[in-house]
Amino acid sequence: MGDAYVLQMKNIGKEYSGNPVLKGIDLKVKPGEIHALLGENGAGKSTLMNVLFGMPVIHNTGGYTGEICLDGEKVHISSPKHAMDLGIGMVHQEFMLIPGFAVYENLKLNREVTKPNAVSRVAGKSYESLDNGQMRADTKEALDKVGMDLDTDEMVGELPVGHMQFLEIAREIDKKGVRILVFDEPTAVLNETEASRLLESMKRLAGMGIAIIFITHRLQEVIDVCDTVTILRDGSLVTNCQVKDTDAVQLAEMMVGRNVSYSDISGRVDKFDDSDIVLEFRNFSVDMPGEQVKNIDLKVRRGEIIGIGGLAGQGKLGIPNGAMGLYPASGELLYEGKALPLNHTKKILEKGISFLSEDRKKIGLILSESIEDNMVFNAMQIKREYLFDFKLFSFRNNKKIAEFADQMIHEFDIRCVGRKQQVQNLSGGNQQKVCLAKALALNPKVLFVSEPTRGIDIGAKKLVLDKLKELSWNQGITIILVSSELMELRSICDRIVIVCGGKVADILSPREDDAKFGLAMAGTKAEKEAEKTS
Ligand SMILES: Nc1ncnc2c1ncn2[C@@H]1O[C@H](COP(=O)(O)OP(=O)(O)OP(=O)(O)O)[C@@H](O)[C@H]1O
Repeated sequence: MGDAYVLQMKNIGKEYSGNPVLKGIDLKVKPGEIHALLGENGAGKSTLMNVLFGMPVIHNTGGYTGEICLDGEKVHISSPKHAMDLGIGMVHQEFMLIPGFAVYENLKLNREVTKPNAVSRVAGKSYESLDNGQMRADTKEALDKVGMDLDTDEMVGELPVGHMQFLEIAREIDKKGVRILVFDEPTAVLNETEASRLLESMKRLAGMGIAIIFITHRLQEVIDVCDTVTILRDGSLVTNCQVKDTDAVQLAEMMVGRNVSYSDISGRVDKFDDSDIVLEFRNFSVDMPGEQVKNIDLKVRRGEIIGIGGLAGQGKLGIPNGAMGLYPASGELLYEGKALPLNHTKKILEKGISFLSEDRKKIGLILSESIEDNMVFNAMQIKREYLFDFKLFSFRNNKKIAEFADQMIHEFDIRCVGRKQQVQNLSGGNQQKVCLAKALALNPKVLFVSEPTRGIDIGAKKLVLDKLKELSWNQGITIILVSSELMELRSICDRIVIVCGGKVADILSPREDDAKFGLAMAGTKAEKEAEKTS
């Protein structure tokens, strides 16, 4: 790495309606460097990257102050297209892929390669045919660069979530001349194996001279792969430093300005048994693309926190999505011993079973509505709560709505200007907290929670996990927690189900050693036991 910076952002300031969200931020990156951008939810990371990417949300709200230089030359980036032309790429936190298109079609979307034909020779270039062969070849080359072996003709909707991230990266790499690549929490949706593969791929890209800005909440990743780091707190710069001069604990403390630690393993020993079953899956299958569930039998004990873990694409996400009727399910699901109607979300919600989805944008929130409306909307529709409900008409109980929203904002430390703020103007992590409040507004007896801490910082993560624990331990709510992070499952669950190949591979205590979890995730438990007994 030489001394010259490919990117210098100097003294960047940004206000939204008079509210300063970036205050004099500096950030510098050299070619081939991996630079971490850290900060709690709402610290200003995405806003800083929106400035760099020339996003309309910046220009439509009064622009920014300060200066951006690329290879020493001052630039004013006016649009994402301009940013791309300057060689700046962005790998998004939420996937921007079209499920019904093949891998190569997604990779080349809006940048299709064409070839002349008889009509175009007369009528002009816009009548040329698609050069599918070339597009497939380019796709293969870009996938090779990120170290991913995928069938270029496979439909994107069929891919496991983990693979989609690589496709997003390959799409950026395929745009020739990329100098700077921003990764916005790429590992948040990946399991550990996939995440380490992605980090390898990032290193490979840095080795090709691309400067990488890496937004993550996983501090160990910063220690493992980053050269330098910028930390933001409440829109201000805390530090720019070399990663080798610090460690994960120091980074965490600089981010949140206080001591933080994960909860310990804390499942309740021998508190629950099969004598009181609240929910039972019998021969239950779910047809969720990339997350198939195949004929599982599982009993959920009243009041417990049961974890569901396993590698991406093995079916753990299929379980809550099938139970809630969001993907076609078959078999039986019993609640309090009685069969629930399958594939009927409203009826399931009415029974007091609620769901925090892993897909907060699609299923979780109405982005153009306020925080308070998002929180109580389902409860009003399904349970007729937060309403003055008379026989012939009903109207909103604004006082009750405000009380609930304010209480949730306080309990979850949702960083916002107030309960009337539109959800689309909240940072990702704060949106996640609104989703959880929405699930709680239904006053559930059973709560499915899927990837609840995806995309939220370590301070907020502890808060969310502690809240789930409190709901179960103090209020007796049964919780089914699906997560890709084993540590997270171990920190609050009483039992952990490991799913592999759509089936229950094992049910383990959170105190079991790592090796047992590893074997179950790899689906080798049965084979190992057979070996032992032979
Ligand atoms: N369009 C907008 N209008 C008003 N305020 C906004 C808008 N976008 C972001 N904000 C506010 O700016 C602040 C910084 O948000 P930003 O999304 O940059 O945080 P972040 O560090 O990326 O958080 P996260 O880790 O949760 O993604 C937050 O307080 C947020 O509410």
